[in-house]
Amino acid sequence: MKQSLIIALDFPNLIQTEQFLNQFSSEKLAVKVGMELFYQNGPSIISYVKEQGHDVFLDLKLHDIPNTVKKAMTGLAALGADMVNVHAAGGRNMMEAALEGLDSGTAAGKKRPLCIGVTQLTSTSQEQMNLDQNIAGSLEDSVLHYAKLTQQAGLDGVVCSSHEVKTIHERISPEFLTVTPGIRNAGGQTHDQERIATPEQARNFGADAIVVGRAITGAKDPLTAYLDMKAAWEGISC
Ligand SMILES: O=c1ccn([C@@H]2O[C@H](COP(=O)(O)O)[C@@H](O)[C@H]2O)c(=O)[nH]1
Repeated sequence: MKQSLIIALDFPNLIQTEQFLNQFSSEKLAVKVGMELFYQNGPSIISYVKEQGHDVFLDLKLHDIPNTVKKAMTGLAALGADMVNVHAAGGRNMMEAALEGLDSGTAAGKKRPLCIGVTQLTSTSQEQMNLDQNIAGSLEDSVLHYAKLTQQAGLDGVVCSSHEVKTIHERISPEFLTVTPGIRNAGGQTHDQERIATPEQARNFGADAIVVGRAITGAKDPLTAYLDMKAAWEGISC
């Protein structure tokens, strides 16, 4: 899923998902299925999206005791998603267990899904982290801490905001995947996001993939919104 613009399919059901995807005709997409769609539709949404030829990031952000996460990942591995994730705050043992679960659930001869750790949600501000989570220090330090923990556990990368990408690539590895939500067009509505960036900024910071939801799904013309954002992300001037 490197260099992808991943569309967040934040819809309540299959009908709305189909209506949305039908507008993209033969375009091969990278999409994200999150809690809203997965919990209301069930696991069959993953095979549906894969049958349409799209790459899928299953964004369920697992966070539980290691044994529970391991068993859950064994089940998720069988669904055929290309990438899954956990909260890095669950700790190193939990993340190692996630990988064990994925390995045991991946069918022989198939590649295990990429597994990445959520550092600090892009909806979290410096102040919220200090007060609500009672974590002192800078948000960037916390993101870097979680990114290092994620790498030590053997995961493939992290979810972070575009603003932390450069530090993560410099301090951990340029190969360590950085997947960045919180993407908005310049002057676009921020909604509940705190650490936002435009697709151009994300590219300049070196993000490996961007996740875009409402700026595309809520647009009057989602296909045009997608193509414009993709061109900006890829550095193509229209
Ligand atoms: O830190 C995170 C982790 C995940 N997300 C998810 O990405 C999309 C963003 O949607 P927008 O409409 O573009 O804000 C959404 O599905 C989140 O669950 C995130 O935003 N931040």
